[in-house]
Amino acid sequence: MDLKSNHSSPVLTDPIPVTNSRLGIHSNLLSYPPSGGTLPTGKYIMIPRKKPGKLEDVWSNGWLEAMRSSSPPRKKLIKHKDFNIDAAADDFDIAYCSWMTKYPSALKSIDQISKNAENKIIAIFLDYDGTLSPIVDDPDRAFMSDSMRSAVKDVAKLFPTAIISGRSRDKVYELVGLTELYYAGSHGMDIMGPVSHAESDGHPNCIRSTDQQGKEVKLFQPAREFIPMIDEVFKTLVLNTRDIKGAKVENHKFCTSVHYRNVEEKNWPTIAQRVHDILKDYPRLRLTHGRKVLEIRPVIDWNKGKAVEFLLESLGLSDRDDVLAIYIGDDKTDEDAFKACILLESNLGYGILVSSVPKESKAFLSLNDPSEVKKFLKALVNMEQE
Ligand SMILES: O=P(O)(O)OC[C@H]1O[C@H](O[C@H]2O[C@H](CO)[C@@H](O)[C@H](O)[C@H]2O)[C@H](O)[C@@H](O)[C@@H]1O
Repeated sequence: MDLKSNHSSPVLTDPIPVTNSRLGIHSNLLSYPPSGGTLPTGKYIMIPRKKPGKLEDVWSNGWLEAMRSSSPPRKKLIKHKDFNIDAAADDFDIAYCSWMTKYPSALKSIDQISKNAENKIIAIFLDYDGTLSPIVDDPDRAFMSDSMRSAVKDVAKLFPTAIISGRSRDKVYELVGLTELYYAGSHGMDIMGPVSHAESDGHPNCIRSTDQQGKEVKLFQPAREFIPMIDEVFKTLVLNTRDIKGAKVENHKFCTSVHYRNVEEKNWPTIAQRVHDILKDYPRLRLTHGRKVLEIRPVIDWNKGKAVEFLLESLGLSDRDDVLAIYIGDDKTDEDAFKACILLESNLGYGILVSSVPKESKAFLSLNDPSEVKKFLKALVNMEQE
């Protein structure tokens, strides 16, 4: 991993990323014209509301379609002896059963995992929303249960464990409240990891810091320079969506989210168009879709997969054939991490998708919901103790 030799930010220079290191640190900034979206050095600048674009914009670029298909409602499943479902009651259940043949239950694969884990170091990576906490209408009330917290704590005592979330690192730490593990916020753009002598330690975006307990840690923030820009966009988004009932904007420091879960579907085109119009002024920012949320983040070659690689390196676990990594997540942004698990040197990575509806994924196994995640974490602890 060549982070030292390149002292600029990992900003994408091409639509198709051309990386010069395993972690994809890039040397050049985007060559977009500085018309808006430049990094402000002074105080917050108000972006004047431009003439709104046409609604066709959000239709033609597929935003609305992606919004409609994101986070479909859960269906209650009936138990079956092979698939956790009793009988295929309708087309949905049949589709789910057949999907589970492609993504078998991680709970039922524990013996296989245990076999593969013999004499290996297991590293655990967990997403937060929809994985450790159930999806709820109010993002501020997405609490994890005490029993889940204790399952995560037990896992972290036995295996190096990290939570990699789209939320800000502080927020996810506040929600989880465990000191036994590592945290990465803003989709991996804000990592607090162990102090090591990894190559990444020499990178200017990697600094020594202390955690809440005063322990020395490493802080890696590859999108540092975007903080003022994200703050500016966040404020503009709040202003420009305040008349849309149910819309909620969150500032995660290195990225920002616009929630439409509580917005009436007839107003989705409006919210999409407002976000679209603002983004037009920021060529160095891009949009990704999450579960009923539009996420705006810097155009840098960094994601949850890179965060997995970074943490493995910091833990001294990269490029080794005795490491088995497990990543559990429920969202599109977790796909990069599933890919990173597939690419491990050891060939021993398990991506586990949490989903109660059939979804195409790079994951290898599946779990139905956070309650199954908790069972799986407990099964890992039992496996290790046995
Ligand atoms: O990477 P994650 O930890 O899964 O974070 C992704 C987003 O999670 C949160 O939103 C999602 O969960 C909310 C609470 O259940 C739900 O109301 C929302 O519809 C979901 O999209 C968080 O609020 C976002 O900022 C994160 O980007």
